[in-house]
Amino acid sequence: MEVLFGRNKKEQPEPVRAKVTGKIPTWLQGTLLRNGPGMHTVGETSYNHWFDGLALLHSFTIRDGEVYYRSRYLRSDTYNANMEANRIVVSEFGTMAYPDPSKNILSKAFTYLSHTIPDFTDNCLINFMKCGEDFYVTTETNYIRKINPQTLETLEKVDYRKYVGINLATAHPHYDSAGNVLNIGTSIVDKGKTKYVIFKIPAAAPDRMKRKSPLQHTEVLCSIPSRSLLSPSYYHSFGVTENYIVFLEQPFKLDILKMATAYIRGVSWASCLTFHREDKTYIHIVDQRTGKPVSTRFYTDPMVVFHHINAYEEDGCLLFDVIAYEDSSLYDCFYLDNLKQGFEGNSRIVPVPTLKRFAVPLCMDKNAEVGSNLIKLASTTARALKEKDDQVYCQPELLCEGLELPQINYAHNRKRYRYVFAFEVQRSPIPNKILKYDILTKSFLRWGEEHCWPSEPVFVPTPDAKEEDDGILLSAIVSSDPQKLPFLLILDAKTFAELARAYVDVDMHLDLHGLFIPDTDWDPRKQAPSQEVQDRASSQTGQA
Ligand SMILES: CC1=C(/C=C/C(C)=C/C=C/C(C)=C/C=O)C(C)(C)CCC1
Ligand SMILES: [Fe+2]
Repeated sequence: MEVLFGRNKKEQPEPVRAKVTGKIPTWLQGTLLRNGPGMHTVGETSYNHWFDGLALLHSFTIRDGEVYYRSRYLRSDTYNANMEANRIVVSEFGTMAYPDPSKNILSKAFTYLSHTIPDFTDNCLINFMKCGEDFYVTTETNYIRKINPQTLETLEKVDYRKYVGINLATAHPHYDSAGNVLNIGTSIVDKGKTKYVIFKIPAAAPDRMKRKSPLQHTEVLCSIPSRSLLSPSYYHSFGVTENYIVFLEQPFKLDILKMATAYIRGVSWASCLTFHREDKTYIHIVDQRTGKPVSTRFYTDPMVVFHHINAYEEDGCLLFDVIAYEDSSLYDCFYLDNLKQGFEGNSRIVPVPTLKRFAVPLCMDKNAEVGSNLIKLASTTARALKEKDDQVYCQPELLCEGLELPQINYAHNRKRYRYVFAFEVQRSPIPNKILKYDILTKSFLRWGEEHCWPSEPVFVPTPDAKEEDDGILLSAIVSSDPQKLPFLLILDAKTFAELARAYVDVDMHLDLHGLFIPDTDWDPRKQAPSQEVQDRASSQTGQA
């Protein structure tokens, strides 16, 4: 547990050349960026939850069969304030922190008043976002941080609120074929009009010559009022099809009143999240062409979804695949005390993730009888049952169980697709495996090795890809055996044959999400690493 989750990781800002075994395909040239928590203790203070840890970015640059690794802590305002104070002074998901612990209750109450609309953290530890030519790291607050994807250095802090009225946003934006970013956020402070806001950031600012950021051209596509003004739903991702957006208003909710008093009560933001098992999950479908939500009220049973996998349209229906849980207990598993217990053999029951396919009709047959199934597709057993008052109850098809951190060939996002690449979730706390799930044949391919803890597998297509799985998978593997170095694993995505490993003698952390940037996407002036850097890296490997 200490090695994997607890101990602070050492950053490696200078590139290190990896020891490659096997053969890296020559077409594979680019950089895999990954993000996740790397530090859970500052001075004498420790975070409570794994999602609280300070963001540690790492990258694998693959060039001409060689791999160069680096890692750097995000120099967020949060990181800098913590380092300066030598203790945790900024609140995170599972840890409430106080800038001045010597304050008495009255002055705490006073500070609380100025925290009613709290200034959230900019510790962007979850994912990356490409926005025009720029790269950002993301979390779920109103802040993103621009980074240099080559050196992993921290650049400007960006407050979404300057461009769109939101206090929270997902760390999982989508991209359309033109590279425009689509995302969704929650507005909780607009005079009690709590709403979800779907917004678009253009790939390039129209007035690019003036060197303006595309963020300045952010447009609101649609706003959906929250069903409850004081408790909007929590969500971690959403789905997009060619013409629509899928947003689940799930019964896992943020209690705004609890949030407003959390600081004075000394409890974390996480404690303001509640799963309401008596509630339903509402399915919102927004037409991107008109910016209007589809008027039919679709709903399903209570569930908690963190990751949408894909969504697409087929014969007048919209299908979407998600990884669903029966409740919100997944987030409890990630308290560091619980992770520790898991490793001492007292494993709490790990909730089962289930891949569910939902189908909703895009045109309602007004004459359909109450009780009839509106889905006539041969490809799915998912049903949408018409009820009175224009409501439709959606019953999903259960595809499989036991996978998380799903990835697809993103060229098939919004389209009919067949393969899910993911991380296998087992009930016992032994290292998990990487999976390929074939939705058509319902079969699996697996990769796993003793003591090896894989990260989310990222798919990179071959340049001349014809089939959906023509490509490779990249996964950073951390070892719980101190004798074994961490490595980048390169698998053939079609067969799961191992093509290569790139071992690095560094203190690698377990992470969350990543992004592969092919060299063809770089501005040639920013190509990395330079010959000089490569020389420096090789002399370092020589010393190691
Ligand atoms: C700081 C903060 C939040 C942070 C949430 C985080 C950091 C969630 C991470 C989720 C992950 C990593 C899920 C993986 O499946 C909230 C609750 C939005 C509310 C306000 C303040
Ligand atoms: Fe995620």
